[in-house]
Parts: sequence; structure tokens; C-alpha cells
Amino acid sequence: MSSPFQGPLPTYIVSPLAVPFFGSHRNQSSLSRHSTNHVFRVCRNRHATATFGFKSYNWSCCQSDKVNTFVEVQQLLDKTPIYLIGMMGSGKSTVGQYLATKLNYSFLDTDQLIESVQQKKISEIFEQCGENKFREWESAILSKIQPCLGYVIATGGGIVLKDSNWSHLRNGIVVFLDVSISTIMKRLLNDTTRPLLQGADPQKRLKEIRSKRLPLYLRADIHIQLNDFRMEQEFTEEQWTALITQRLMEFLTTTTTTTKRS
Ligand SMILES: Nc1ncnc2c1ncn2[C@@H]1O[C@H](COP(=O)(O)OP(=O)(O)OP(=O)(O)O)[C@@H](O)[C@H]1O
Ligand SMILES: O=C(O)C1=C[C@@H](O)[C@@H](O)[C@H](O)C1
Repeated sequence: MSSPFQGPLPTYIVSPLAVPFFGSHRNQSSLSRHSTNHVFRVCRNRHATATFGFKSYNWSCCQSDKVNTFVEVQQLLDKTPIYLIGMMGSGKSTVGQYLATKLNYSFLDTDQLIESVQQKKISEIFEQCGENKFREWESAILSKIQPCLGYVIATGGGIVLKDSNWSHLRNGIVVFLDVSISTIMKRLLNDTTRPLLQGADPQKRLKEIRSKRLPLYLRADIHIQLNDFRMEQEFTEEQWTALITQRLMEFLTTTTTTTKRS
């Protein structure tokens, strides 16, 4: 595979690379990971889940507990990276930046890194180099940034396609932002930057892509689906962030278990 890293790396790529590998030094109150058998053991004993139970969640309760929740989640996370996955237009970049700020994390976006390193827009890369080359560069970027403690990482919509990418994603907590096709269509109406949607029938294409990828997206640790709330209007970035934080809290505090991750 040819490397996308030609010449000096931008400083925001270099700094995360200096971060030591995540895992072995971590203590019992956070996450420990055994990369060989893909077992992810989470020690979860810090919280009463009932307080933040998914089903009983409501926004007024969230408002009063919000500050404490962000602090608690930060402590429990102990800088564990958070990878956002999902279809193009699901809001990974938009929500990811907001989430990072709230958790006192930094933010990276694999699409932006590829564009920055290649000095080309994604649409130009697809056109001039082809999708396969883009996927190679995407994997290379992911492997370079994978030890990023304290980062929220918005990934490209197709990152889930390669099995080898999952070995990197598994270094953190993987969150699937699941947004309906109609919402994506509304958001990306007239968008010209997503090369896979430039054909005659973008809605049909989105449906095809989603049904092919859904089993892969569902490998995430946390699945957040807008329809769970039967709401028709869009969630704001702030609401998404509160929701993700609440689901992270649940993930990190549920009774101690050993969970198989495929
Ligand atoms: N919660 C939201 N409410 C309304 N619009 C949103 C929301 N989140 C994102 N958007 C809009 O949807 C579009 C796509 O969002 P964004 O680029 O964050 O998606 P993405 O998942 O990172 O997409 P890609 O994988 O293609 O990079 C943007 O125009 C953004 O402003
Ligand atoms: O879903 C996809 O395959 C893509 C999503 C975007 O994030 C970009 O990575 C690119 O447009 C391809």
C-alpha cells in the first residue's frame, strides 16, 4: 500500500502519534483491552444506571445533571478515544467537534486529514485516483492516528468496510450515529462534495449503501438511532452530544461484564 504521507506531516497529525499505545497501563476503574481475542472488559461499578437509564431519559433531567454527567463521563473515559461511525451526512463531523469540546477532548476527522495530506478534495481524489486508492489512504490515516488518547475521531462513512480498520477502531469506543435516509437526503440536498451520491438517484444509492453497510455499523459499541425518540425534527448538536454522553455513561457503568466484540 502506498503511504499518503508524503513530505512532512501537519503538526496536528504528528502530535497524536507521540501518544503512547493505549491499554496496558490502564487501571481497574477504566477500560482494559485484550487485542488478541477481541475481548473488551469494562469495569463498571461507579454509577447507578437508573439515574441515566436510556428509556427513562428526558431532557429536563438531563439539563440539571448535565455538567456532572460530562465530568463523570470524562473521568470514566480516562481519555479513551471515541470513534464516530455512520453514513455520510449522519453528522459525525458536526457532532464530533461539539462532543470533543464538551468532553475536553481534541477532535480529528479522517476525511479532513486525507484532504489535508493529499491537498485535494475528496471528490477530486475519487475522480483522479479512484475509490480504492482513497480507501487505502483512509486505512493508512486511521492506522497512524489510532493511538490517539483524548480524541474524538469522526471517520469516513466507508471506514467500516475493511476488516483491518476494525482492529484500529477497537482501540476506542465506537459510536454509530444512525440517521434516517430522509434526514440525510434533506441535509445533503444539493451537496456536491460526496462523490458516491453524484449519480442520478442519490436516495436509491443511499439506501443501497446503507443496507450493505448496516451489519458493519451495528458492530459499534453504542448505536444511537434518532427514531428511538420518535422525533420528527432534527436534534441539535447539543442534544446529540447530551445523548451520546448519556449512552457513554451507560456503556461505562453497567454491571461488570465481559463483552465479545466482533
Ligand atoms: N444535528 C444536525 N442538525 C442539522 N443539520 C446537521 C446536523 N448534523 C449535521 N448536520 C448537517 O448535515 C451535513 C452533514 O454533516 P456532517 O458533515 O457532520 O456529516 P458526516 O457524517 O461527517 O458526513 P461525511 O461522512 O460525509 O463526512 C452538514 O451540512 C451539517 O451541517
Ligand atoms: O460513505 C462513504 O463511503 C464516504 C463518506 C465520506 O465520509 C467520505 O469518506 C467519502 O465521501 C466516502
